[in-house]
Amino acid sequence: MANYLMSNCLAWAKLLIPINSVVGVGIVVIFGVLCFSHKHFVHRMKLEKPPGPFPIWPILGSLPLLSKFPYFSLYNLSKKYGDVMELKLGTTNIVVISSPKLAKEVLQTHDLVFATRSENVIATMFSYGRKDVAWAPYGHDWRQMRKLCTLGLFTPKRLHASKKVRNEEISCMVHEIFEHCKEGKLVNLKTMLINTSLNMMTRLLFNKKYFSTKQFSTKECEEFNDFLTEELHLQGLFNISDYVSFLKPFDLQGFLPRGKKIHMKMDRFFDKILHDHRIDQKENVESKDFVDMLFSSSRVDNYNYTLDDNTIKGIINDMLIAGTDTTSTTIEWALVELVKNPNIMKKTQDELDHVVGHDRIVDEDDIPQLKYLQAVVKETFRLHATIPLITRECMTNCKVGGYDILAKTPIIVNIWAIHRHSSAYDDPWDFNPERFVGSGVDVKGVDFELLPFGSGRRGCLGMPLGLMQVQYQLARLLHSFTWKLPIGENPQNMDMGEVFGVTLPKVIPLEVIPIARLPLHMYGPL
Ligand code: HEM
Repeated sequence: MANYLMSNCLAWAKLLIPINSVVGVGIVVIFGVLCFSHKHFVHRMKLEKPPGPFPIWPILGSLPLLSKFPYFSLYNLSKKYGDVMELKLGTTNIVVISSPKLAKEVLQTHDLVFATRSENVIATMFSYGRKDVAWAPYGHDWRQMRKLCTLGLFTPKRLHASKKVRNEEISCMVHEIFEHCKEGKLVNLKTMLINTSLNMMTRLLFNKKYFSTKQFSTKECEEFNDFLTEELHLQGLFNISDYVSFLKPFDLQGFLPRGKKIHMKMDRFFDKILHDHRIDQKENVESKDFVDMLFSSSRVDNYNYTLDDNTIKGIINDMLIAGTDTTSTTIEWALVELVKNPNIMKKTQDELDHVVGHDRIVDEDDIPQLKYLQAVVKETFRLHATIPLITRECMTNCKVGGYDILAKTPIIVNIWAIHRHSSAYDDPWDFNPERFVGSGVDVKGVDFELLPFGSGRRGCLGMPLGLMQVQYQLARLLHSFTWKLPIGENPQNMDMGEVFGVTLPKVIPLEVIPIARLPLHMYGPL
């Protein structure tokens, strides 16, 4: 039909051009557009699109169906429409995946097709126009950056070299907690865990420590903490401009001025780090930090790819954002569950006592023997998915679950829903580490019922470090202390509310009383 119309169109053009070329060309263009739209319409009609709610609201589509906990709203919608569904959010059609089987199709079978991410106004600003790793479009530059980051931070050799830093920072935290413990004081674990993660990362990235576990040591630290917190908050907010494209220039929620203010501060902070590294170029390879390594790569052009300052700043920002809140949030949730389930805490500590004993502190090399601790960490990742929604974009037309997904469609893999899917878990709302004891299911992206780090070529870049940090910090905290709520507080009544952002932290930070378990000389000071 479309071909027939097109040939007619050409015939008409031949007739019209001699009469009046301007009018003729106009008619041909209109006819051409009609033919194209017709062809496009017929093509779309033939497609088998995933089911989903009818978008009843003008402009907003199905946006009003999402609550302030979008992972939960999408989970409920998937019960009605299925494990692959399409929603019109604003003017954008998005596809949502909610089962292990379909996650495997997207992240493994079609790994390459879904290896890019959609643009997002705030992330684009903080990533210097998607010049970083996490938001870069799939392609050569993104591959080179991933390679550089892996070589600089995450190879087994690099991880081994940075073990001392992790050890020192955790020992500082344990010592600080012990000070509270001697006075019988409550500990706000969230602040301590975040500051410990930040110190570890800043030492690895640019060899500088900013925080004590108690307070900010300088005005610079305070500012650093403020802009990181605000960036995390802004990146997690729901921005209507990302879904209704024609509203973008109006920035209805006023996020842009807020973002710009923070981004300027952050940029000044990063400029200073780059400046300090430029004037202090280290000769000795051993003493080089990650920023030194990025500088060397920017000069040598080792990878047929050159790094400019904005790319280096974007990468540092990624590592700070992706590598700190993720680990501290997960450890906090693990402790919340263990305080609620003292028998599970005791079983984890019994294993630690058996493998490590009380005459030495835990070492990272002990982790492979601590099978029950690993099960506790897996169950925490399952029930409290650190990043509940993974966002990608389809690069070419493809089929998922038998349905057609068009190129450029944003896709959300609802990890939170997958971790509760009936095909994989009985009693999914219970915290039960036993389900992973001897199960062989791992978090590394090959078992699609447990995907805390995502999967495939776009999966979490920092997984080796993130996983080690969560397991090791938890092991140290449980080996060193037993954790209890203040007298009179019932663990079963603990508030379990979450805040949706980039990660899913507890609304009310955990405050607990530590009780020492080891001989006193094992608590430092360093
Ligand atoms: C508990 C710890 C962590 C969790 C649960 C976590 C989880 C995730 C998830 C779910 C993704 C998206 C994956 C996908 O699209 O399939 C991701 C991406 C990423 N993560 Fe992590 N992460 C953690 C720690 C870290 C650490 C320590 C770093 C670095 C220091 C890091 C750096 C990144 C980066 C750079 C990306 C983007 C990768 C890309 O787009 O190519 N993460 N992470």
